[in-house]
Amino acid sequence: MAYLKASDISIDFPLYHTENRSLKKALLGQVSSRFGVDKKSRPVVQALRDVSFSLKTGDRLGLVGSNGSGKTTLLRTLSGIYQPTAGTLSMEGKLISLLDPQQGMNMELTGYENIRLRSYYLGLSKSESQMFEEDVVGFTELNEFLDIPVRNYSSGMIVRLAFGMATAFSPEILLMDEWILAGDAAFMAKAKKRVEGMVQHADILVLASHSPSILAEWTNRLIWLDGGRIVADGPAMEVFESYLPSQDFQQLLKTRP
Ligand SMILES: Nc1ncnc2c1ncn2[C@@H]1O[C@H](COP(=O)(O)OP(=O)(O)OP(=O)(O)O)[C@@H](O)[C@H]1O
Repeated sequence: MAYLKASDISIDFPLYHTENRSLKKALLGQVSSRFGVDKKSRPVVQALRDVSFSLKTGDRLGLVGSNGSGKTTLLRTLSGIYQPTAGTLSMEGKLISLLDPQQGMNMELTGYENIRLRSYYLGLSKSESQMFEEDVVGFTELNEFLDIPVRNYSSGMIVRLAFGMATAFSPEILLMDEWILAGDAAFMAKAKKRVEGMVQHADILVLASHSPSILAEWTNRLIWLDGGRIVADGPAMEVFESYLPSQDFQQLLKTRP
């Protein structure tokens, strides 16, 4: 059974080049400032503050909030890229993160070479590698483009390949940032089917996005972040009702499948 538990997570980013006393004073003197100081009195941005939640098998969590509210920082913390400044994170289950389309991809190699390289890193047997390649090739529909270096791909084509490789094996915990939305409509329909397949296998999804319609479709729970803190956590439509301007919420209700 997969689970993920964040307890009072805080993340501070050190601010370099703020030795200038008046700048430091200006940053720290603002009301409701995100700026603070660490234990050694060095200026920091307080990217996340006391974030706590737990997820269990079947939970599809969306992260909403304005620019700079902490969504990407939270995803990166859950994926292990950032170490919390305070608090603890515990989880059980194989985790895959789709946070950066070029993550783990060699831009100088062709699509096929990248697929084979990934098989190698995953430690797959010969028959598993073959199945992996067939699955990714079929999913991406990149056809002859798989024979040319990835640096010649469009951003949507890179998304197809990255998403195809990362989701060929069902992870138990899947973390996604909204770059996945760079795909075209036909790709989105396929990607959604693939994610739904994974979630149906009782996995955990965490998705950060600015798109209410995508979140309403893909998630069943929302966390609303503001200034690095959780301001609401609950069923997706309930949180949307408080988060969205009422006109946008009414529109979302109308367009829901
Ligand atoms: N590497 C970093 N160094 C310093 N500060 C950072 C770093 N990454 C993020 N921050 C700060 O942390 C805060 C949260 O940023 P984050 O990127 O997590 O927000 P977000 O909700 O994903 O925003 P957006 O919707 O614009 O993508 C911001 O104030 C940002 O300036």
